[in-house]
Amino acid sequence: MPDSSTSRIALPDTAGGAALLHSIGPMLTSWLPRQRWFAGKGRPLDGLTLAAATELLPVAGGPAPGLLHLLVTAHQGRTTDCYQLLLGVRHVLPPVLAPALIGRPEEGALRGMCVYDAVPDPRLTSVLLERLRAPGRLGALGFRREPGTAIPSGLVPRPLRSEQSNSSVVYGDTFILKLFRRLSPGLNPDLELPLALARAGCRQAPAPVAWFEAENPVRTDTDATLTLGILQPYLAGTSDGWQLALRALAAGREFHRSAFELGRATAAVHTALAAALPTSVLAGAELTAVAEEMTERLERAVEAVPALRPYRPGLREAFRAVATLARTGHQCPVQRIHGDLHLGQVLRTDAVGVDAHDKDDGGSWALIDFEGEPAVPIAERRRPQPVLRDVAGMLRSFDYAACQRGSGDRRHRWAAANRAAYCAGYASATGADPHAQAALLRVYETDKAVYEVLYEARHRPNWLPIPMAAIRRLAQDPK
Ligand SMILES: Nc1ncnc2c1ncn2[C@@H]1O[C@H](COP(=O)(O)OP(=O)(O)O)[C@@H](O)[C@H]1O
Ligand SMILES: O=P(O)(O)O[C@H]1O[C@H](CO)[C@@H](O[C@H]2O[C@H](CO)[C@@H](O)[C@H](O)[C@H]2O)[C@H](O)[C@H]1O
Repeated sequence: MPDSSTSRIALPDTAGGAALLHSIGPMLTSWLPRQRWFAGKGRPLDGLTLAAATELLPVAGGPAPGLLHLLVTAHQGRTTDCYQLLLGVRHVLPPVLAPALIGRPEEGALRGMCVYDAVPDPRLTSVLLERLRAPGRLGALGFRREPGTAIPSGLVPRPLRSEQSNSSVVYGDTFILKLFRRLSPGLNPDLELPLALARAGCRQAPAPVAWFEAENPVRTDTDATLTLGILQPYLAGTSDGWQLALRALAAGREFHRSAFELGRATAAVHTALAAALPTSVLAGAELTAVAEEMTERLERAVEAVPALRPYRPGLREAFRAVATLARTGHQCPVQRIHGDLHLGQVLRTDAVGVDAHDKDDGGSWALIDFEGEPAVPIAERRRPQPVLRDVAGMLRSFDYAACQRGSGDRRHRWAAANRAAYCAGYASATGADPHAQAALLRVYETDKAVYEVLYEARHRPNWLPIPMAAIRRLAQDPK
């Protein structure tokens, strides 16, 4: 994101927004770092500046709630990150919304009122759906709808509890609206890729129906847009691959037919993306640059997570396999990929219902969350990459599930069987077996494990032993 001096723009003429900035800055400064989606955990938050404010519902004096949309820039040392906040304002907060309270300003126009996170408030999230039904501009925001789609009125909203990097609202089991929290300038691949897949007739990803965006306060040719939210069909009654894998492990059930079908679904998405969007080939210096980037990422991770230090030489050595490939004239095809593929990003869509999904009979799968790794700048996430990167992500995920729920030797056998089945499924759909490129696959698995160490250290320190076990294995035997 831009630095603070350039990210300040003239505020739209919303008295509510300006008053909020003045009166709730301190309470936001304490609330923001406690949110799961706050990316700057572990570093002091020096302050906030307002990049844009839009009144979606007027903040009036009566009992009706107001709704403010804010883009705020968080300053942490030399780093700045832009976040999307949806704030409700009410005189009295119903008890059910008490956990969403951010604070009560002691001064300014909002003095004594309750300012709260609007995502759990159905009265306010229904306003967003209404805006998406009627595309157009409102203040800093632009609402758009895919031609030929319809959004019925009156769908009842509920927040999705399993909040991860962003916040989502489900409307009447018909649609899900994903609200991006930390914003990166540029068209978000979570919109770009599912739109391209839908327009190409690929059914392995839910097709975006509508979305909203803002102009990037610091506009460049490629970064003109900030994607703020995406509405897509809600695949009700589905189960995600992570839950199904854990349940299979706990019950001692096979999962390899499911893993095989997952490989096929991944391959179908890759094939459609390669046909719809630009592809290229990496060789020579460009391929060497991949190893350099991975090594830089490792160095940053080692700095942040000292437990990685003993494995640094082995991991650096592992990345050198790419340089060897480059020297021997290897040509590596690259294309747009999912970018953060794991078992939590796949939904089993056939034979609705958990009981049916607990059978290891393959099933049909949809991929979701094409955002890529949220910590990486969007421009980087939109670069074409080897498909092996996605494959490696899913292979790591089988390992994660086995470490989380499995025990002893059975855990290793379970992970190995499903890793093999996934690759076999992938190969059956494309004719290209990921194992045929074992060296590069291992490099991508290593890079992913380094990313996971950093992710877990920041967000779920109790889970750190899982990627650390992989790091020990990959660093000790880089061949
Ligand atoms: N189209 C959908 N249909 C049903 N559930 C969905 C859909 N999209 C997302 N979900 C559910 O919402 C959760 C969070 O969505 P995701 O896009 O992964 O957000 P985040 O980036 O916050 O992780 C998913 O794990 C899944 O359970
Ligand atoms: O789903 P997100 O886009 O928010 O992805 C982030 O969070 C994931 C965890 O929820 C994290 O995935 C890691 O944990 C998973 C189990 O919870 C496991 O299946 C994955 O293999 C593992 O990488 C993901 O890395 C992170 O970007």
